[in-house]
Amino acid sequence: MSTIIETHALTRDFTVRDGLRRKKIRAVDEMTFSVEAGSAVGYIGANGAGKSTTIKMLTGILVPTSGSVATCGLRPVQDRRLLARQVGVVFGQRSQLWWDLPVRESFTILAAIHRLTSEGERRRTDELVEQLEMGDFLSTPVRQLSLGQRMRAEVAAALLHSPQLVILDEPTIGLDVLSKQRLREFLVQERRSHGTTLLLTTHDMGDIERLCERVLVVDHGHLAYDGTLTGLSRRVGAQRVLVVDLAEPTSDLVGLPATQHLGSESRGLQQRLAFDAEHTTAAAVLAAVSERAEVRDLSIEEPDIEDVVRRLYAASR
Ligand SMILES: Nc1ncnc2c1ncn2[C@@H]1O[C@H](COP(=O)(O)OP(=O)(O)OP(=O)(O)O)[C@@H](O)[C@H]1O
Repeated sequence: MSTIIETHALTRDFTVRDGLRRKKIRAVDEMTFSVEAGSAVGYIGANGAGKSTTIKMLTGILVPTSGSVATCGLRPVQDRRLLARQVGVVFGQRSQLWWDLPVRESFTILAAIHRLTSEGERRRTDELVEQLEMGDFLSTPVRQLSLGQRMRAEVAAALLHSPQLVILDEPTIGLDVLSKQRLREFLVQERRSHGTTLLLTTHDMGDIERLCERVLVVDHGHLAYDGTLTGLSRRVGAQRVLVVDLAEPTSDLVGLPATQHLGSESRGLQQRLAFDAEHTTAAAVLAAVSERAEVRDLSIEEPDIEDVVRRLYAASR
């Protein structure tokens, strides 16, 4: 497999005012990592950890203070134009569409910028419109779209030229459950059919679970973890929670193997049980619950990213 992103001791400092004096902040600190072409990597960390600064250096928006970065085999700052043909970037908080124009016209302008042939433009637009279900709002000006519709249009705009690398900064922020699900399914499909590499920052564990086989955690500009999501949860001892709705009021389900009773509601009709994925499974906990009470319904809460990252930071200090 070839490498699509490669950084070596990548560093970026900012100078900020501190009262009357100026002081230096090291936003990214000697970061070394590589990403294989075709893989899907989640880039996570607390607010201010250095994620956006890294992404800006990968895409040539910011010049590194020191160290090196190669994206798609190119130098992002010097080769920014060439790189723009290979990379698609989606910033959840910022738009690259023309606000007053219908969605379709934004696509036409972008296709011209990327010099797609009219046949190429038609084929790709049709594919994206179908997969992202955009048919209903192609003629609507961007400013009139709902957030979910706009994000789908943003993703289509960033992927119109079929980039080999797609970098997404908080792509599902603020979206409802259905829109998130749709967007994730599209990205999985895009990767499967075109071998696209995905790098995304997110605060949503669902994005990582659904999309990424590898997670990089950044802490104060340093790489604090590089591995699978399961490995990360295991490392910090993050627990999953089984929530059961029972047929009858039941006393607290304490003492089940490898399980901790977190609480009960409605006279014990609903109970929450935390369990450690390394020592037991949801199925085993459910079987143990079923021996004591009749289960009507259940759901599983995954640990959230903020919690996992906090635990990882705490463990490394
Ligand atoms: N243009 C800038 N000038 C000065 N300081 C900056 C600038 N951009 C980022 N920083 C600082 O660099 C550090 C890393 O910021 P960065 O935006 O990369 O973090 P982040 O992990 O993306 O955070 P978030 O999740 O909040 O977006 C922070 O301390 C931030 O205040």
